[in-house]
Amino acid sequence: MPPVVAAVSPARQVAAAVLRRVESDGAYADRALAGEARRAGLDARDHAFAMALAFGAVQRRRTLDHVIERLARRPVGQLDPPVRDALRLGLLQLLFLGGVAPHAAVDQSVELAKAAGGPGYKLVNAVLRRGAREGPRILAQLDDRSPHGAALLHSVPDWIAALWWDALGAEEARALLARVNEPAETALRVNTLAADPAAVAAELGERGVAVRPAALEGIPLDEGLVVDSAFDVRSDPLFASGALVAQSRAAMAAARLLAPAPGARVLDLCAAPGGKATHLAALVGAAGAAGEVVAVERHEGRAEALRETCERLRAGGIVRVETGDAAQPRDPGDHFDAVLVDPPCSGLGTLQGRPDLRWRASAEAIGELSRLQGRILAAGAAALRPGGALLYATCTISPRENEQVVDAFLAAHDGFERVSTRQLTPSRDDTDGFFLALLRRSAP
Ligand SMILES: C[S@@+](CC[C@H](N)C(=O)[O-])C[C@H]1O[C@@H](n2cnc3c(N)ncnc32)[C@H](O)[C@@H]1O
Repeated sequence: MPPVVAAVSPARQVAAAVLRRVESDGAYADRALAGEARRAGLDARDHAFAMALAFGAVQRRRTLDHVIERLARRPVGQLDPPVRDALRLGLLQLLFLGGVAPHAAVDQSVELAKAAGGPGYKLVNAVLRRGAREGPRILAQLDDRSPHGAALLHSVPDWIAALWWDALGAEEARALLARVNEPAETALRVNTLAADPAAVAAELGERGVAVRPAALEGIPLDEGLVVDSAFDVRSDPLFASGALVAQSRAAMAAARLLAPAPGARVLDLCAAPGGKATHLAALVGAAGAAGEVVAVERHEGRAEALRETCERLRAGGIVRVETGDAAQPRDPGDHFDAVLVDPPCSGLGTLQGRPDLRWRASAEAIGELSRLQGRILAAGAAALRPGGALLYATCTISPRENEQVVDAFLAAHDGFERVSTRQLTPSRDDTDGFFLALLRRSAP
């Protein structure tokens, strides 16, 4: 972690520490932010600013580095990491974050570079002063009419822009690319096993947190809330008491589309960290009904964390966690009323909230993921009783992992029909980019 500098605001110090951990140690940005913000004791407002800085600098890295290289006239790879990070943070504030005075963006970045020692702060000072004047013109020269230009302007690898161009067409792909650098909506699910949505909304409102009921066209989200003010859910007492879960509206839509009845038996394949398993538990256990969710997770550590989450959310008596491979066939005599298949995926629908993911994901991984997804879908379908519903969900916008997996499954399996298919996107729906395909087993 960089040294603490009295002259630099706490939010900027946290952002610099997060950036260092992500860029130099390979940390996940969301986890690094949670740790650094807790250590610094940031309030909700500073937390939101630190997040905008750290996530923005990671997300917009490609565009920021393009501007840095034009102004510094040298490759970013030749800069010392603290100088590089101070430049990225400074230019982000100057060019992309509204509400930051240019002199503050420059001075605070210079102080961060000074604290790292050496003469690098002089370069930071010179580049940022020029950046304030010339940066907007450099950005205006970028042209997003081709996938490559859009990838540079919106700071994603070329392959992601090309994938979305093919999948969605140029206009929608551009809108989506512009959107993935905006902060994600904050949405909450009230855990109805422990609390009443109206009472939680009223309590938050009394504390000055601006919340409104969540909605998604055609899908009821009665337990959902959208937060319109700075709010750090993980440090809220309602989170600790199990009344609240941080969950996007898209993720809430999965359990709501599957819509198991109170008392139903549900199989959840690929279940950790358990957002959907605990939502399903709230639906099958509504009003004290004796429902059950069998939640299968391959990784022991994640399965253990899922068990703890279920306890915190008072779903321990409803969810039975199994550690195992969801792609393996299950006991042929054990049939479920509903099945959720939420397999590992490229995650490209969650780039807003997982800033480093675009730099970790790879086009090469998609073929292997789609094969695994197909196998897990087939295993889930085999466990469904006739008349039962199956929801195939991913948090990606990637036809080979979505439509093509479902099409191939239906082509190879008689006795299943497609009820609905929906691709949510951040640009169209203001929530994560989930793919949700609802199938029904029409015959044994
Ligand atoms: C998309 S996440 C699931 C999210 C979860 N359903 C939720 O709502 O919180 C995929 C999960 O599948 C697990 N996983 C990966 N391969 C698996 C397999 N073959 N069998 C079971 N779980 C697997 C991963 O460890 C990860 O926890």
